[in-house]
Amino acid sequence: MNLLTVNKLTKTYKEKTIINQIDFKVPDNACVALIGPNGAGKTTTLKMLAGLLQSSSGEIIFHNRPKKGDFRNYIGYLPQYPTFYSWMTGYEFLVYCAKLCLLSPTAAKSRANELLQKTGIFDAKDKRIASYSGGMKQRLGIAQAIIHQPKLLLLDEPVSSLDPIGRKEILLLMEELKKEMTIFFSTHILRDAEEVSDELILLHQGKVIESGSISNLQDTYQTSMIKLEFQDSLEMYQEKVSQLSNVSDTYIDKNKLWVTAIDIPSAREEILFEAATHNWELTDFSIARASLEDMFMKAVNR
Ligand SMILES: Nc1ncnc2c1ncn2[C@@H]1O[C@H](COP(=O)(O)OP(=O)(O)OP(=O)(O)O)[C@@H](O)[C@H]1O
Repeated sequence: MNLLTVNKLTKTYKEKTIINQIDFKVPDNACVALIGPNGAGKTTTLKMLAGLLQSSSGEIIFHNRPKKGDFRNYIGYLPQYPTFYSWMTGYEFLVYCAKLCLLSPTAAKSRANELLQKTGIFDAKDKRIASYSGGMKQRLGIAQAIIHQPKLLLLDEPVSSLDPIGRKEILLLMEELKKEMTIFFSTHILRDAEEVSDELILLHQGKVIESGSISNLQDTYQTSMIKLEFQDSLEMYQEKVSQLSNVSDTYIDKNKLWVTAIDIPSAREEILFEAATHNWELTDFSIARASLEDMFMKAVNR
């Protein structure tokens, strides 16, 4: 079942269309990444999903129910640039957020402690937020976003501003959280999307240009490449390989011979047969997968 279905969602400011009739689905219990370069419209999309921004047209449907009325219980949201009362401690802030979500004082305190543990900042619970690192603030932001146990967690560029260690920690936290809720997050860093998400939605200039699981997208955009390494005489082998019937093109880069082919299995068979028959000094053979960057560029240029 789909937790979220978006149909022809559009946002226009005056004459300018920022989001142009986008359609996508977010399955229950999935982690979906909305990928796009700066200005693609990711924040605008997330704000419409969160109910913070009115769409110009189109519909957002939760569990087959059009998003009319109050859906705040359903959704947790971490903005791209979260702000906190930095004079509060992390614990005070979460108790305050829990009370805003109408938890009783006792329940609010216990939920705050639970989430400080879960997000790994319990040891700093009594320190002022002003003293927190970027990664700790992001954890606190995630804690406030899930304080009311939402079904859908919306995260706007949750790791983009963090250093590699902070980034890794938040991605690991997202791995944990996705066992309990659906996560929909935006990023312009393809590697982050690849690491944690099950599905991708590629957004470019306000339009969805591609969507699906990473493996399906890789199959669609697979650049057929075989990478060969030889003891030496790379140019000589290049000449031999380029004459094989299943090989479309070859080039040398970083002491490796790269081979493109329309039909990779046939090219592999042919190369390995030749190598075995003529005792080629082949030291490495591998098939290279298309990177997400390649995929995105191809989808943009289609
Ligand atoms: N209130 C507004 N009025 C007019 N244009 C706007 C408004 N808000 C956003 N835009 C424009 O909409 C486009 C998409 O902005 P948005 O912030 O959604 O992109 P984004 O993909 O989140 O980019 P970034 O990664 O830089 O945050 C941009 O060109 C932006 O200038």
